[in-house]
Amino acid sequence: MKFDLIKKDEKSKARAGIVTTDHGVIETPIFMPVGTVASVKGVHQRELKDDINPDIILGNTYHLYLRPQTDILEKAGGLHKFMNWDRNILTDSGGYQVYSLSSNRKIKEEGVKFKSHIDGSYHFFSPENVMEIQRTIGADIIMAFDECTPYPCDYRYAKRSMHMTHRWLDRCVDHLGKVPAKYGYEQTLFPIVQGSTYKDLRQQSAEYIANVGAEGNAIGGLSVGEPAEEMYAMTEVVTAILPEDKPRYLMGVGTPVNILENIALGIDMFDCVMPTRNARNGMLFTANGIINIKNKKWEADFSPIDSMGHTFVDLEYSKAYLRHLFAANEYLGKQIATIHNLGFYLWLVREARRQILAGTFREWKDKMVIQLAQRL
Ligand SMILES: CNc1nc2c(CCNCc3ccccc3)c3nc(N)[nH]c(=O)c3cc2[nH]1
Repeated sequence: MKFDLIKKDEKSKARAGIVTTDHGVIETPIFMPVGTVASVKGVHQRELKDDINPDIILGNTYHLYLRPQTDILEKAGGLHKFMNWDRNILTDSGGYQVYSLSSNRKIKEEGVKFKSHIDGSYHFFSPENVMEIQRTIGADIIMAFDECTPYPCDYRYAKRSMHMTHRWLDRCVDHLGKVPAKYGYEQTLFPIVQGSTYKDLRQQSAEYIANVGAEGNAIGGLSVGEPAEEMYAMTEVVTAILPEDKPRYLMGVGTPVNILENIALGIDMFDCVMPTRNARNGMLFTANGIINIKNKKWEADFSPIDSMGHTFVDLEYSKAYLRHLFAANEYLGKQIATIHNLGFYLWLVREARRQILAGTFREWKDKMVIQLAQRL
């Protein structure tokens, strides 16, 4: 993998760049649609490509390991072939999902024992076997096995958790070197900064991760319920230490405003379930704020979903029609809303990139943050 820094904004820490892997280029800043179990829920791969056009999507080690399981993925020749997606894929390492999905899990130095949320069977993730699982899945970017430190937590817990994540990182790097890539293309490991909301721990963790010298770096342990100001403060501390010539991925972020504020703080890559999950609940993101399409006020509003027309659904369907589909629980409604929201998120980061290249990002961002906060 390589990262070319194309432009640094003068009035913020925002950057425009290009990540290049064996599955093509990723223009940054980028938003990565979440495709947990080898599908971006409700969207065909062809629609993704033709209408939303993300350079990269996310998969998930925890889910894919449990279903369809690694032997199927290996027989398919990896996840790209299995789901017929020939662009970039990033897989998270499963630590976060065990923490957020599995009913009872036990975290020890060796690794994490957990119960499957599907059939209650017991499993064990360690830095070593998670590297092997991600080799088999075959994503272009794979995440180190970490502990996403719960929030809030006391300093002592945050410190111990951070050091364990660092020891697990060393085991990931060491083991990955022993397990060659399986499908003939390169896979790049991103380490993950932890340290909760403690400035000194964040600095220590950022230094440790920077010293690994990876081709890209991630910031974890945020967007876990902390106030946005805390998220921004920790991001600022960490991006001041992470190398400037490598992409920075802020995990699980976030709302449109969170994304713009973190682009201004020097973040290049984002992922979040909000555009897809909230779409299924009728919550539409637009440049002028949020629309709850289930609201009666849209009942006879025959105007297009979004006059800015980021994707075909915006101009081909009316608000009244989409509201009707939700009222009738037609799954076409969820599909339309999902394409709209993903189209909006990709437009937002692409427009941010255009503004950075034009040197007008700072003024544009400050205006957008106000606009986005409106309730329609
Ligand atoms: C929502 N807030 C949030 N998400 C976080 C995640 C998961 C990021 N999303 C990955 C994903 C991939 C496929 C399907 C679904 C999700 C984290 N992952 C790791 N490994 N470590 C974190 O500290 C960490 C912190 C997070 N905060």
